[in-house]
Amino acid sequence: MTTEASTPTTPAPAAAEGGTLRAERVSAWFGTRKVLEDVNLEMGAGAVTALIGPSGCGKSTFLRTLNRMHEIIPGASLAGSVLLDGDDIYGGTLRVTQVRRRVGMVFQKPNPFPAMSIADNVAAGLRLTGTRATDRDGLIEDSLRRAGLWNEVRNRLRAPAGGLSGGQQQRLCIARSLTVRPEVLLMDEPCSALDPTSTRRIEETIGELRSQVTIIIVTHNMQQAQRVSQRCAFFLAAEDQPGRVVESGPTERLFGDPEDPRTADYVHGRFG
Ligand SMILES: Nc1ncnc2c1ncn2[C@@H]1O[C@H](COP(=O)(O)OP(=O)(O)OP(=O)(O)O)[C@@H](O)[C@H]1O
Repeated sequence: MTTEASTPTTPAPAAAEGGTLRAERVSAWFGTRKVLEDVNLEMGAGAVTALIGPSGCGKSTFLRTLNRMHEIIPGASLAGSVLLDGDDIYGGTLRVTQVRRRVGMVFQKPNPFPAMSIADNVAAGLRLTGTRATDRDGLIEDSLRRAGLWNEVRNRLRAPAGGLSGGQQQRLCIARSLTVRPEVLLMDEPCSALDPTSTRRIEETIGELRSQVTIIIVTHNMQQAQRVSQRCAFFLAAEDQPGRVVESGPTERLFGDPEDPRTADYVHGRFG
């Protein structure tokens, strides 16, 4: 007869809570101009994926295809599919509002409602996506804690958000996007308007959020890509050509032992 071993073992790490996005043959156009060609990329749960590459190669456009923001731009079109945990976000089974609730976005410039209170800014995340909350105050606190801002604002939740520093405003925007519990968070150069200290604080927040939400970040800062991401995709557009992914994989490999000489040149600052 066998008995179950009773020796305590190290608990397995909790499974990452985020969703997995997979882009399959994504191409994008503005009018007749093709700006992105045949992008295949898997962005897995529990990881931060950094999108890097020179200006104009299509990183932000690609990011916007991941939560159906690209189609908002007049004349913009798209081919290919984007699967969120296996469901095509363009396939008709998910409504646009569902996609944008499950795949949140934080922009380059912090964009809180400045005259609105800090608490109401966080709660605005619910209104923007039509989500109801039974414990509004609890949710506000939880979102601010997850964004690493609670301790700095707990005593002034009714004060206008416009009084916060730039870095705090950006963490407030992260809190706002977290209220609806997205599975994926898209970040388009979230630190480019911030000083180095605020930048570090956002990077810490990204590290803390990684196990809860899949993060995809566009950054021009190679040190930042190495600090915050586990996976990386290098985009490049040859002259008058659409942007493509030259190479993707673990960040350590892309920076330490890239397969393509163009990746090596870019990550070592030889162009771009
Ligand atoms: N709204 C738009 N209308 C027309 N063309 C656009 C629009 N937005 C971007 N483009 C063009 O699409 C191409 C890709 O732009 P995109 O902003 O995605 O690149 P990027 O790699 O994110 O650049 P950057 O690093 O400078 O932000 C560029 O040639 C750009 O000029």
